[in-house]
Amino acid sequence: MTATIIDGKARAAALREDVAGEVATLKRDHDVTPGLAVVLVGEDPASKVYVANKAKQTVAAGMVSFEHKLTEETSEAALLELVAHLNADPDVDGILVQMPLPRHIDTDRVVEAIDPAKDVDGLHPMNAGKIVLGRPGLVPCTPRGCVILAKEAIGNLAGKHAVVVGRSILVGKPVSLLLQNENCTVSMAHSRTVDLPSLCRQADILVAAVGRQEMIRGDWVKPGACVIDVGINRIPAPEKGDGKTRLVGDVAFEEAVEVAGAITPVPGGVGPMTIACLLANTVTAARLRRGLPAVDL
Ligand SMILES: Nc1nc2c(c(=O)[nH]1)N[C@@H](CN(C=O)c1ccc(C(=O)N[C@@H](CCC(=O)O)C(=O)O)cc1)CN2
Repeated sequence: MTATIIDGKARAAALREDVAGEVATLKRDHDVTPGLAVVLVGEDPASKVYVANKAKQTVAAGMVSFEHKLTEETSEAALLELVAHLNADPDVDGILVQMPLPRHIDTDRVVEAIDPAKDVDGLHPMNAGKIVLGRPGLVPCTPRGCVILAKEAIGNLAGKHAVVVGRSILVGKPVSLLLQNENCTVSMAHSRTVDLPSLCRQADILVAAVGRQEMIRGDWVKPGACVIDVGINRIPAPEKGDGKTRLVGDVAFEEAVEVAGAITPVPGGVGPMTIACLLANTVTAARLRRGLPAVDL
């Protein structure tokens, strides 16, 4: 069996188009142009690319982008001051602080300082709590992208056994909860899980979010399963030339594609959904802040 490749790039493009349509409606009917503020602290090369892409796609969708680039030495107090300023700015509907932050800054303190109504990353304890309770709210972008792609591949997720490998705040924990809210039976696996391969083999939906290149092997995959690979690992690619690199996921793609029913590639799978979902969350935040009902995006 060769799996269907789930095209995250195409799905993300379709979502960005829907977002642009909603932005146009907000402008026409309510004279509102949503604004997204993205804060980058430091010089991490991958973060710089992601932030630049966020700004570009925000503008392409018809929204306003506010970019704040701070030096690596920025103090936590200065960052908190900027967040307070963005919380108070009526033109800013969404605030995202790019992760990872430099080690001298307490990430939890920064996330908790963001106005939950503007927390388009969905990481504030208030928004995390809403996911736990199964209530609508702002949902973390990558986890939301995972669920959209799984639904795209297999339709209704109810009753499926989902195994999520990894328990990070950014992906593993929220995606487990979102899958529960879709009526999946969810197993959360992590570094202490006993016999991980046999647990993975029971998964109808296998979400790999461990951050370890190609850790999930083809013979860990149940035949016909839907595999969602969240990993983005940059590895040397001498075949492309000196010093060149390439991206691989947390799943050994060439092995898994022979066993799975559907699988996301890396690149071109979950990654592009992250920014598209961020744009969708910004529209949702802009509507809810003005007392308008959220639209289905
Ligand atoms: N505050 C946040 N920080 C980070 C998040 C997040 O959701 N909120 N996620 C990641 C980085 N990220 C967005 O911020 C992100 C990661 C990957 C992609 C993407 O499109 N990946 C492409 C490949 C890109 C490449 O060549 O490097 C793909 O997988 O096809 C977009 C956004 C950590 N920080």
